[in-house]
Amino acid sequence: MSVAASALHGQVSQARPRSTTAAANAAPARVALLGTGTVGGAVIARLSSWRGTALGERLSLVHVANSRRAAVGLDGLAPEQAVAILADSSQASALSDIASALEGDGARVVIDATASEAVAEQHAQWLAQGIHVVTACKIGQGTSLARWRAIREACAQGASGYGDSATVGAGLPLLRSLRELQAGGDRIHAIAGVLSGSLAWLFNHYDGMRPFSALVRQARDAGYTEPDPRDDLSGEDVRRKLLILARAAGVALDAGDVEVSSLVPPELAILSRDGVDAALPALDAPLRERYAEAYKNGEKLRFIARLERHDDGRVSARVGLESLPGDHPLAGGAGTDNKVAIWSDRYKVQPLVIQGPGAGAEVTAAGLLDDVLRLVG
Ligand SMILES: NC(=O)C1=CN([C@@H]2O[C@H](COP(=O)(O)OP(=O)(O)OC[C@H]3O[C@@H](n4cnc5c(N)ncnc54)[C@H](O)[C@@H]3O)[C@@H](O)[C@H]2O)C=CC1
Ligand SMILES: N[C@@H](CC=O)C(=O)O
Repeated sequence: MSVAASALHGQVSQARPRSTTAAANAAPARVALLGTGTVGGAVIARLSSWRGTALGERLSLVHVANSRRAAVGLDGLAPEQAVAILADSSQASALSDIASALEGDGARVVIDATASEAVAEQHAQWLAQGIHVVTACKIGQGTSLARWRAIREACAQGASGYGDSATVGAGLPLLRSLRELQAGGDRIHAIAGVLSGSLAWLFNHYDGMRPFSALVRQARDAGYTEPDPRDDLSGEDVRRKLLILARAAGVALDAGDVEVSSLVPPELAILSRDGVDAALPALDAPLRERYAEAYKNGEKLRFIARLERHDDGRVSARVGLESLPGDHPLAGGAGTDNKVAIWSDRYKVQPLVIQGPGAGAEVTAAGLLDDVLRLVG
């Protein structure tokens, strides 16, 4: 395991105050929004609700794109018209166009509301150019350690900030709490909890009677799952979140250091995305069995992530389905609640516990825009 107890503490978002010229101070921040699906759509709705308010004055939406098209308005697109303008646009979506669309007075921000590897690959380049990146996508910080390091180095190089609150807990104050504890001198000892909003919702609703696959479809239609729900069911989304938390806690784990127990049977894992919906019933029998066993013992199924720093310096990290006593602190919660316990120097015996909705378009969009406002000052 490549665990370095190196100086990984501290917030990634180390933005320099926006430009020092009077003109730039008066100018609204220029924002490019990538992704207009569940989360991106809610960002647009929130920006629309701010029109004519002091918050709305601080941001100018100059670029909106999905995977196919882009719309640019150098003087700012009216958020409430952005979706229609994008639908009519003949401009192809190209990541190489974004830096020039952001040129002008004011801070520059890219909001990543995609699940795209290609977009995540660009984060470091934008940051190195002084463009802040605010992301709901975990691929930037939650996959390889090399990419995570590149993002941190690019923040330092460009004096730019990386807003990552929405990547874990959909904006719950999880990363912020970890960073503040360390800024106050604490070392993080362990983290355990429910980090998936969709899996929380599934196991809060599953009663062993309705097919699990029907609930998965419902969670997907409600906007809680990843675009491909196998990313949730396989534990991959939770692995990414645990890696982001671990790295923020000063533990330089690589993806392979996390032991992951997937819920996805091999016959579902091998399918192309188009075939997934029809094959979801492959989940039903194994989960009915797990549920029946837990029920017999008076226990509840919960998908748990655990990170532990042992006294001898070893670190263990794992994610998977656990059967917990009904009154276990991590078995509580409702809806999409994430529930995360953090042990540190000051919370040695009783952990700090943070709980709240961990998926959903509105909370995630709010978390993204909170980060944007924090970064642009
Ligand atoms: N749904 C939720 O509750 C939460 C989602 N997230 C994250 O938010 C991200 C987006 O999730 P959803 O909105 O649910 O997905 P979605 O599938 O509804 O939307 C994704 C959007 O990204 C666009 N896109 C893909 N490649 C692009 C590219 N190269 N350039 C521009 N746009 C591109 C798609 O066209 C689409 O508009 C994911 O990374 C997810 O992990 C994070 C927290 C909560
Ligand atoms: N699919 C994710 C969405 C938020 O990150 C989840 O279920 O938690």
